Amino acid sequence: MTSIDVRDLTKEYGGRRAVDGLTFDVRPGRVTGFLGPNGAGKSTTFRLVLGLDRATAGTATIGGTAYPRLRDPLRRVGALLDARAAHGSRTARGHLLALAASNRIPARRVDAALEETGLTAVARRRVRTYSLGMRQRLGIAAALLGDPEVVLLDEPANGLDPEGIVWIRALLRRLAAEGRTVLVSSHLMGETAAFADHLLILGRGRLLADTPVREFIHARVQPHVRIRTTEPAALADLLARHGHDASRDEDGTWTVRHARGDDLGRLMSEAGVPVLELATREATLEEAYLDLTAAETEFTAQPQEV
Ligand SMILES: Nc1ncnc2c1ncn2[C@@H]1O[C@H](COP(=O)(O)OP(=O)(O)OP(=O)(O)O)[C@@H](O)[C@H]1O
Repeated sequence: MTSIDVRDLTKEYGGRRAVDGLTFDVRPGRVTGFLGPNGAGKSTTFRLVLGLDRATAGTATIGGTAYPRLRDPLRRVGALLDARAAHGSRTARGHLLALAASNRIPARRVDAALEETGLTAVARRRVRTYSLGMRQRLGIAAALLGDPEVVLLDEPANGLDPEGIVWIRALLRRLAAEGRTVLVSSHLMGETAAFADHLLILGRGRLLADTPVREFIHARVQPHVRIRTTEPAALADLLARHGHDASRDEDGTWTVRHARGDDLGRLMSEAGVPVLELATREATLEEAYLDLTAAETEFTAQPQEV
């Protein structure tokens, strides 16, 4: 199976580092989410991996080979960088047929890719009549055309409607389950948490995190338990006696950190404190990401001048 291996990758534009000494592997069989604020270097990294730009230093290889040296690259690596890439006067089918012909991909793959992306019914319409979401689907169809082992998608959910978002989530999960290597950039935290197993997080060109999603969330934000009761004084006393880290919100709800809902429920029941509500709230990727961005100077430092 094919992984993407990035070693000490650096790209400077006019003395300014867009990508700064990146080292990471993107492994097969899972979806890796690629996160970072605007200008962090995600698109530049994609372009370097795809040989569309030359690195100032370092290497990026796919299955051990630099992209420009791959034989039949579209059959090894599928990429969506810019959904506007298709020519407006072509039909979706024409666009994919031309791509297939110039990359020794059998024409039957065109119908499979159209079907996969839900474009079969509009495949003979000119691309200029397409909405952003339809263009995005066409870009994904082009990426999947060669049935590649490695898939790189830059903001694939861009412009998709809610049904499209559900579709792309399932598609990414399936591509990974088939053993492919899937790298996906996104600004949507909720979405990334729904499809990614692993995360790479960039800040100002540097790698800030290379971690499984669940570990990242749990290491940064504690789940907590929310409680409402008719006997706040008895609850406060009970929590204090058992050494719980608890605080009372303005609306009278208690938040207990570093605790399990099961344990608190049992404790309240044994002490006879009435429960109106007791809910465990898992931390979200967005909370963990904001915790990281608050802690890292890469997010808060002023941009360097050229
Ligand atoms: N061709 C270029 N010439 C000069 N500077 C560039 C070029 N391409 C990118 N940059 C700069 O490199 C930095 C990284 O940009 P990049 O587009 O890779 O970030 P990104 O993480 O993809 O951002 P976004 O989330 O906004 O897409 C930015 O400061 C950008 O201005």
